[in-house]
Amino acid sequence: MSPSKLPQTADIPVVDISPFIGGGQLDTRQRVAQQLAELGRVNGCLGISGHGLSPALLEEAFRVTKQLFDLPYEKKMKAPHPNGPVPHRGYSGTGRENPAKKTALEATEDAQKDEYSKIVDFKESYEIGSDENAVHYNIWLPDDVLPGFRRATTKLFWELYKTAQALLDALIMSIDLTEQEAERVRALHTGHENQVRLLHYPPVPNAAPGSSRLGAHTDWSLFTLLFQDANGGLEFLDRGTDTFIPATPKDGVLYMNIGDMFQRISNGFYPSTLHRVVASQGTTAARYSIPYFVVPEPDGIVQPQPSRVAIDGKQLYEPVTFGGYSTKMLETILVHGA
Ligand SMILES: O=C(O)CCC(=O)C(=O)O
Ligand SMILES: [Fe+2]
Repeated sequence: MSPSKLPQTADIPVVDISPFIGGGQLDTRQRVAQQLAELGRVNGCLGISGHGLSPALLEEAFRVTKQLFDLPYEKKMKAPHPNGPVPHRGYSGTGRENPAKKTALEATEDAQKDEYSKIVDFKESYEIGSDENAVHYNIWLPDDVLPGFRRATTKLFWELYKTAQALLDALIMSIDLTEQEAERVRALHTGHENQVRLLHYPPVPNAAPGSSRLGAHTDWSLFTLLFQDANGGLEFLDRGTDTFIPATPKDGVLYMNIGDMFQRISNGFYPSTLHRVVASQGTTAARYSIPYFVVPEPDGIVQPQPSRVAIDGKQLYEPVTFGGYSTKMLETILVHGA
């Protein structure tokens, strides 16, 4: 019998990582790591439950995000993203950034290059990092413009850091790195390079089915944690069927996608996940989301770990520094002078 041509309705599997949050026994942590590897290795994306972030923290995060974007444009522009890649912080209005240009750059076929270079996003964003990062330094709104915003988002940033460290441990275990390799990968991740981004996608009247809100791209992070409101719209590429599958909003579940850096470190064990945001048919409501990017030190060497290369018999990626890689990517996706 020939294989069915009907589209598959795959769902994104969910893994409970609580043993890594709560200091679980080795055997329970190993079971979780094995699930991450088995369920995440094809598409590089998973739902994550047991992540340790309280509903109150996330509610507060979405509340201040909405307050921020509800401000008049002139107020938001009191913390403007600079007209260049560094620091990648502060407020960017609609039309300032097109991540699909990165996909166009990486595409091997002309038709794909064309398709992705034409996609324009319709979103506004605000980037926040560690106050100890001297290169990508924060660009805060004056406190009287939105009292409490800085305090709430700084708290969110460091709570997300705890979850990210637990997931990093789990991912390291899932690809069986040696202790020395694991230490090297951990040492690249102090948390001070990580970035939380608040996003608002304005409503789309008369949306055509599947019309784009954010063009398909991979992240250049190690991995990304993603929170979205109940409106949904985020989709990940299912490599088995070559179709995008929705990351359906679920209570207590965040979505995780592997980025270019962990694809490299794992020598392709995990793929960097292509993802996008689409509008549903009809009038599509405003959408808010909060990605958190876990990224390495700018000068540290990111390369396939020797034990993975030994298993695969081939090193698939050249070493890079994150600083060089990300500056090139930011120059590609930022629309300067807009
Ligand atoms: O808004 C979303 O759900 C996705 C955001 C995203 O992919 C990004 O900012 O890189
Ligand atoms: Fe992304």
